[in-house]
Amino acid sequence: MTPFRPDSISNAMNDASYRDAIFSTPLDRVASFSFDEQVVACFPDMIRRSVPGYGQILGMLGVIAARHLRHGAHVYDLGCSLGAVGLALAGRLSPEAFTLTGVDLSPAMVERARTTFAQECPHHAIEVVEGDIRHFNYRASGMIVLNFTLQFLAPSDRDAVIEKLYEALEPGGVLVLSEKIVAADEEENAWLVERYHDFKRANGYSELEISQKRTALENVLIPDTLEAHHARLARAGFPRSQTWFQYLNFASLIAFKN
Ligand SMILES: C[S@@+](CC[C@H](N)C(=O)[O-])C[C@H]1O[C@@H](n2cnc3c(N)ncnc32)[C@H](O)[C@@H]1O
Ligand SMILES: O=C(O)C(=O)C[C@]1(C(=O)O)C=C[C@@H](O)C=C1
Repeated sequence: MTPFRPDSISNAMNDASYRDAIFSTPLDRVASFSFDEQVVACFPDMIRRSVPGYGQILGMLGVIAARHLRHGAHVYDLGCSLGAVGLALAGRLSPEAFTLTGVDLSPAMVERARTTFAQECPHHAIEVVEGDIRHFNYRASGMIVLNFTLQFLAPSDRDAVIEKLYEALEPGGVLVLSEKIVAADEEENAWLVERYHDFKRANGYSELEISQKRTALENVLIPDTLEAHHARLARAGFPRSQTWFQYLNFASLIAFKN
């Protein structure tokens, strides 16, 4: 089995990735952020430098799957982008241990994810489907992962999606939800956002890049509080959920179905 090296999981993709310089020059009008060809080309670099703990979360997803997934069960990776979650699971679990469907709305992401899986883990039963997770027909599954995806849905669509996922999970199944979050307390939130911007500076982003990206994400990425996430999971039927990871204003939750 591969040694546990959380930060190296998406190396296969990073090798083929350009450095993110999308917001490095002044733009007359900052368009809303979208997962287009330009973002796809630099996505592994962008997400690693923009999401605190991204590599750690991916590494732990394999460990969580090894512990919670019934042998041979199905897994969904919703908003799979370039397939990092599938790669993380394939790095820890044998091809017999699970099947996986990645779903993403962006054709450019789907195309590259398919190529990556074919090259990196040809023996694992992993498919990538272009589709909208709000209207997808889910089959029974043992684990569902939303790694920084729910935050991009309109808040009014979020309850219905989580309810559908609760229904799709088998008894004993788990849902893992990673999200950018907002703190209800204004001062606490301000500190988290300021340190998050420091984190981006430390990762080589300029003031211009930070501010233009912030504008591009306005009304596109709408974060909830941790309390709102746990309340939504409870409303959908999950008897128990807990926050298992937090690094600044980024967190990951796990919800258990009895
Ligand atoms: C931040 S990225 C996810 C990163 C990825 N899960 C990972 O761990 O590397 C969000 C993804 O969600 C996808 N997405 C957004 N809305 C969607 C929807 N309604 N249905 C399917 N995919 C969606 C975007 O195309 C994008 O690829
Ligand atoms: O750059 C930011 O401010 C982010 O919120 C990071 C974030 C995310 O959380 O999904 C935003 C867009 C890209 O998908 C990559 C990372």
